[in-house]
Amino acid sequence: VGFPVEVGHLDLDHDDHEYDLDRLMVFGRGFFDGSLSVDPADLHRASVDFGGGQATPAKLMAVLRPGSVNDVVKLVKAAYESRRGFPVSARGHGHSTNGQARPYSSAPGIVIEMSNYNNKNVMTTMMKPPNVVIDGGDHRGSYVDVWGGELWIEVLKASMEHGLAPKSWTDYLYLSVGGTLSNGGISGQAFNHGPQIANVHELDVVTGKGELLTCSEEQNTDLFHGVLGGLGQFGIITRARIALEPAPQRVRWVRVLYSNFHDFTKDQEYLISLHGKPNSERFDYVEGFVIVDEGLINNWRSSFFSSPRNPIKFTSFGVNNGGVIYSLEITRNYDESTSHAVDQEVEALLKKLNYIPSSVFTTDLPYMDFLDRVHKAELKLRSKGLWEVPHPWLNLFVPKSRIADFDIGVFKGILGNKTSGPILIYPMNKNKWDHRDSVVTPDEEVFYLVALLKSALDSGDETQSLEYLSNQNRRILNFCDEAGIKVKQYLPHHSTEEEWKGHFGEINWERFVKRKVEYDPRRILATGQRIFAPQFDSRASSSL
Ligand SMILES: Cc1cc2nc3c(=O)[nH]c(=O)nc-3n(C[C@H](O)[C@H](O)[C@H](O)COP(=O)(O)OP(=O)(O)OC[C@H]3O[C@@H](n4cnc5c(N)ncnc54)[C@H](O)[C@@H]3O)c2cc1C
Repeated sequence: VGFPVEVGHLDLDHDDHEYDLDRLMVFGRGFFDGSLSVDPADLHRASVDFGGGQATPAKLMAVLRPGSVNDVVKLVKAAYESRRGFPVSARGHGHSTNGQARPYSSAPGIVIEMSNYNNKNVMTTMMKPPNVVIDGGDHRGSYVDVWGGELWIEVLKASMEHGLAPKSWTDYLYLSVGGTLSNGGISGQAFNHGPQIANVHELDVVTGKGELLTCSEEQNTDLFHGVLGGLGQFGIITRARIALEPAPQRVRWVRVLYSNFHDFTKDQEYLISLHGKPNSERFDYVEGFVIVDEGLINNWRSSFFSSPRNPIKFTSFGVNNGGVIYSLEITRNYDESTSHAVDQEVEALLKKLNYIPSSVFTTDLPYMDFLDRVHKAELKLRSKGLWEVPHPWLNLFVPKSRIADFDIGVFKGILGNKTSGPILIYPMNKNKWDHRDSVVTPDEEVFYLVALLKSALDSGDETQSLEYLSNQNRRILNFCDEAGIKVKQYLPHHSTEEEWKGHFGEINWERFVKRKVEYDPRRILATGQRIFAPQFDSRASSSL
């Protein structure tokens, strides 16, 4: 075949894919430490995601399972330097819901499968386990160095062996570090510790030019902040250094209910205003759920009420059928040395809240079990065939000043007493988000995450169908638009340049484009986000 020895000379001719593939395969076999697969089963797996809504298969040439950081460098460099170019998408655990981790281009692309979770036997040297460093010697304390495709559950397990744990979480741990850091990574700890992207000391990143750069607050600072929340646009994260704290042993988990939205949000806002106080004077985690549908009071996103034999009824809290209730979920972490004081401290904080008095539910469990709570629900749903269904999710950041309008218009309006999955709602403090990062949040000091975590079912009930639920999402976005509620999508999904510009706002968009030109000038990375068409694409946009 006469394949080139220099990676940069690998050139693909998209008019003759077979030839391209041959060259890649030969090239790959001799060149990559890992493996390059064209097995249809691998291509299929790499082109679908948790959203499950993609109608057409992705145009894929191959899937690379890297055996080393160098493999990532070599492939991106090949794509960058080849005459025609081809798109490359890092795929973490494929838990996006709109095809973000697969290439979107007129030219066939390659997916780099960063997580080895499903392929432990295939992976080789790159998969160094998370390396925990206890008290790194500078002001940053303990940290863990992890491969970008590592799942958070593995990061937790490795850290816990040393009595340590990351500070900021997502509710679900079977997500990759690179995947959540490309978005933000939020859960009930974000009000206090900020999102996961605020708890990273350093990254190794392979840019769209195939350069491997270390970046942090001290070096390559613009790249560091660009990649955090950067939707995979500026580079592939191959290593992240994540801050650790001493791991608590146990969690006191409390849930209280509200029928009044104002009381509910007032209490949530009060609780997040306690950020930075000593542990004894605040909760460690603050989240909430909206329950518009009685059946969902035992929702899968929170394994809290696990007894189906003892269902909890709306009516027992004075809420009539058709009403909406709100559930505040809070936790206190503790260990042996602080256990004696937990009851009293939790009681003192609860006294300041205005929930329905008879609605206090308390449970107590090990820290690991609390953090891994959604996985239990996943296993249950899987056993009923309800996990691998389409998920038309909508995640919004809603400014605090308009959350009551959102309640009236959406929870009590558009949803019409019927939902098809849990609805999360919790506030966060903007000052815990670094404005230099790429992620965008509303222009208010406090904003809410509202997550409508829908599952579409083929049950014959039209209101559960993918089409109906996707349409409902559009109605919600239109409602916000018409009501002037300036929401930002979290895990954003937009299809046109105009929409993306609107998402970022003028100044942030300019910065985002500038970073793209600098770090991925041929626009080969993460094309599935549909922000920039690759340079070689017939749809190529003119924004760069
Ligand atoms: C059940 C479930 C629960 C969730 N809970 C939460 C939650 O509580 N909080 C929260 O914040 N989010 C949550 N999410 C959303 C989740 O954080 C994002 O979808 C995240 O992107 C998923 O990670 P992943 O590894 O599957 O990423 P993928 O879907 O594989 O990739 C996402 C994007 O990141 C890019 N990417 C992947 N790896 C890298 C890398 N190493 N370097 C650069 N770019 C990369 C991809 O190209 C793609 O554009 C949840 C999702 C699911 C399905």
